[in-house]
Amino acid sequence: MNDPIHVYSEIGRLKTVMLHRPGKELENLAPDLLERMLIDEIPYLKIADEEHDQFAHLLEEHGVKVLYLEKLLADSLKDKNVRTKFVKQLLAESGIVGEDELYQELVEFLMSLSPSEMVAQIIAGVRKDQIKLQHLSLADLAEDPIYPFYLDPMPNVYFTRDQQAAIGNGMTINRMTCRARRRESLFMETILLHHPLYKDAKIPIWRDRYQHGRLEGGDELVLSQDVLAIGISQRTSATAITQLAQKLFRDSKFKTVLAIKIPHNHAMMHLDTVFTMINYDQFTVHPFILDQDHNIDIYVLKAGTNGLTITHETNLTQVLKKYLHLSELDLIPTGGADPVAAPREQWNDGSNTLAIAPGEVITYDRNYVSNDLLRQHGIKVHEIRSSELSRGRGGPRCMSCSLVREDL
Ligand SMILES: NC(=O)NCCC[C@H](N)C(=O)O
Repeated sequence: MNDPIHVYSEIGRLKTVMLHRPGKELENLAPDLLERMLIDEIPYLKIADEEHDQFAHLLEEHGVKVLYLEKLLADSLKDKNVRTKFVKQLLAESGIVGEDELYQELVEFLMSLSPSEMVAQIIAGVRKDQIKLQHLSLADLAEDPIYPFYLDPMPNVYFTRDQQAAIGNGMTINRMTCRARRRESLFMETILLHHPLYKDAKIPIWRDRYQHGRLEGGDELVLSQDVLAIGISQRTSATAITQLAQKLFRDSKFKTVLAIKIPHNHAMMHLDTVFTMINYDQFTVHPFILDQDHNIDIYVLKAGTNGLTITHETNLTQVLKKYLHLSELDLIPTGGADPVAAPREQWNDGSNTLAIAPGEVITYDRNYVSNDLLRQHGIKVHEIRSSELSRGRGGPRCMSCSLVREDL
């Protein structure tokens, strides 16, 4: 198990995780930007960082090696040629193309910084008043003169679950759905190509960020060494799931993909906002994703002789029992299925647990109804403070990218 990427379950003891400690990008938010930036409120950075540090320390206390995305990226950008190429691609993906004065000044400004300052600056965004131009462009003069940024902030980077995902010994580097997040996956692509820990490790890329079809890590759940669950959601398309399944069935030992269709809305943007695995036979589930008869659309993908076979199923309990070979199953409803507590706690990521070992999870303290229920079901629950982090609409699983887990 010396692979730098090794994830064959959602619940095997977590050994290595990648986080991002929120930075100035959270202070570069203004009310007018929030909807486009996919953030519902402006977190108070000082407290968000205290909460995030508590999360990281808790992980470390439980033997998890915590790597920071920003450090891995800065260490990947030590070579000046790599840095130049990265900056140019980032500018192109930010819509700044051509060789005009703005482009030149931004390249010069970013290249004048150390790699770690540059990474922090790019995530924070570059404000117009940081760049002095001799001549304002037509866009600056006429289009949106009061818009404050040349490079938009990236306030969602702390949800490191989504830009990429580890599956087995490989990764998906995701083509993300919304413009506000699309540049984020360039970071992991750069890390895998240039970081000393990863560049020679021949890590399979199951799907890269240039393929057609949208995929985000919050929808990618590794249920066992040969079964994945993937949300068909606001953020992940059926096309991407099909391509990923084909690739995995061809080149890995994964044999089954359970494509679970969830509602398309901001509160439930990914499968892990409504469903997480917490033990061999225990899961959290937001009761509102099931219909009156407790059904949900599940498409079971398997390799067939002439391509994929697709079977439609609707009973979540039966499907999980069948494909995970379980005799019993415990679906624990978020907020105890109470008509008010369930949606309130799901909104604050009460369904979004991070398993650090079978039956042992990290959750937000504010979801006390769900946390009490988890304990009643025998789960060991570690709570972290959550006043500010939760304002970004993601919980402990969303805020962590599992890179290595012990096998079950
Ligand atoms: N896996 C997750 O559910 N991640 C949460 C992402 C929240 C972020 N504000 C977003 O809308 O993308």
